[in-house]
Amino acid sequence: MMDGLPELVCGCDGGRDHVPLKPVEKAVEIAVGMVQPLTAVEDVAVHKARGRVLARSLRAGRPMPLFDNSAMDGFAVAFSDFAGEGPWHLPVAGTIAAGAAALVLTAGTALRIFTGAPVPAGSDAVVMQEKCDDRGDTVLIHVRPRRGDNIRRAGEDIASGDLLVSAGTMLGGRHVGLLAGNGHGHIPVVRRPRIAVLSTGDELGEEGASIHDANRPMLLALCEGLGAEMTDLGICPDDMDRMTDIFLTSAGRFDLILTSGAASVGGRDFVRPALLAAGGTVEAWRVALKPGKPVFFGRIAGTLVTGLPGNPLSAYVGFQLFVARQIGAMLGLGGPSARPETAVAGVGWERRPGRTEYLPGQVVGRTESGLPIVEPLGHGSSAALMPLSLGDGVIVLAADSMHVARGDVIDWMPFCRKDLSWKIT
Ligand SMILES: Nc1nc2c(c(=O)[nH]1)N[C@H]1C(S)=C(S)[C@@H](COP(=O)(O)OP(=O)(O)OC[C@H]3O[C@@H](n4cnc5c(N)ncnc54)[C@H](O)[C@@H]3O)O[C@H]1N2
Ligand code: MOO
Repeated sequence: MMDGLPELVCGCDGGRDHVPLKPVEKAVEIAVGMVQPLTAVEDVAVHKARGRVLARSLRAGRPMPLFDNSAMDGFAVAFSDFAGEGPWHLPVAGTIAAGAAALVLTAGTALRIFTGAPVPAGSDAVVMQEKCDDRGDTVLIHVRPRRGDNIRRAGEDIASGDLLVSAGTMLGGRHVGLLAGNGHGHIPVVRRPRIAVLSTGDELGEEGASIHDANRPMLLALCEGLGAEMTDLGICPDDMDRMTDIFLTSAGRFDLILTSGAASVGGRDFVRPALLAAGGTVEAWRVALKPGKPVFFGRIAGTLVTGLPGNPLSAYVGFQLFVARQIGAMLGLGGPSARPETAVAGVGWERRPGRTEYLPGQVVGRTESGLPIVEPLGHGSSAALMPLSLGDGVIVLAADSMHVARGDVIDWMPFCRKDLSWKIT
């Protein structure tokens, strides 16, 4: 409770005697606006670059293909040898394999050629093997080729100097292939965000404690999934001095410190007070979000501090809405946030308006037009991760909505489930 503050009325369930809850969009704006994009660059081997953000635009050092080459296994021929009526019978003067030096085609002959091999000077078409009778020393060709058949011309995909990948691209395997294929062995990427994670609470522990620590492993895993370099600061007991010391010794060492728990209004909710005592600032606290209301955004000596609530589902939603976007902003990834997809409610229910709600849900069927029909899972506890774990995604409800009717079109953020194809690019 913040003594001395006048009663503020904000139309949400922030309660009496309290700072009003910020709308989710405003809170995202504040959280992301506090981020300074990382400027340090490091070189990595191209095969290690998936998930990293390219720091400088990279151009083609050479054309692709580098030389005229065959698109098929077959015979390199000269169009001028196909006068009159076919079939045409030509002696085979040799073989060119991929990686071999380019040969010269003598008029009136053919050269056996394999896919990717350099097209010999004097040849202007490759006839694919299936259209020939290969007789060893000679070849019988039934159909007159057209000039240029089955020849991949030098530079037809990429000219020397063409832009390959722009700065600021989060690299996928497809970019890695393109860059490696063009001879980029090492590439400049934005350094990884350095993030420290800690949990708070006397009740937490690994073995023998009354509550297993769910949030710290979950947040470490989520941040690592976005390419951050993680430091595990362990569990801080409910002790304001210990928490203040942690802020004092960690300030400036990380881009972001992520705490969970002790963010709300109880007597033991000491994380914000400790941050202030250590010389930090709190830019915003409490959001019209369910779950995740007590989240706060602060800073100390150039290190951002995002305080997530202790309830595990609240911590998860806070990570997705705020922390993932802060990490994106550190990496220089601009652009709009992920838009929810559309689904249809399979059941109806009443709700209390005031906070934007993120509710684990499952797909129970499809409408005739193919939209997923979804139903909420669990009983709305922000302490329970089971519905999230079982769910197919998260239902998103606007702060002012009072009920959902069966058949209503609703916002839906689907998770990636079993089918991984096309999900990792
Ligand atoms: N009087 C009020 N009480 C509460 C309010 C409020 O506005 N007024 N807000 C509620 C909301 S909403 C939330 S969310 C919780 C969050 O509070 P805290 O961030 O202070 O979290 P704690 O009290 O430390 O913990 C809450 C709950 O979560 C468990 N927990 C904490 N850390 C972990 C962890 N790492 N792994 C697993 N579980 C964890 C903890 O044991 C508690 O059960 O406050 C409401 N109260
Ligand atoms: O907002 Mo709390 O995060 O409802 O549980």
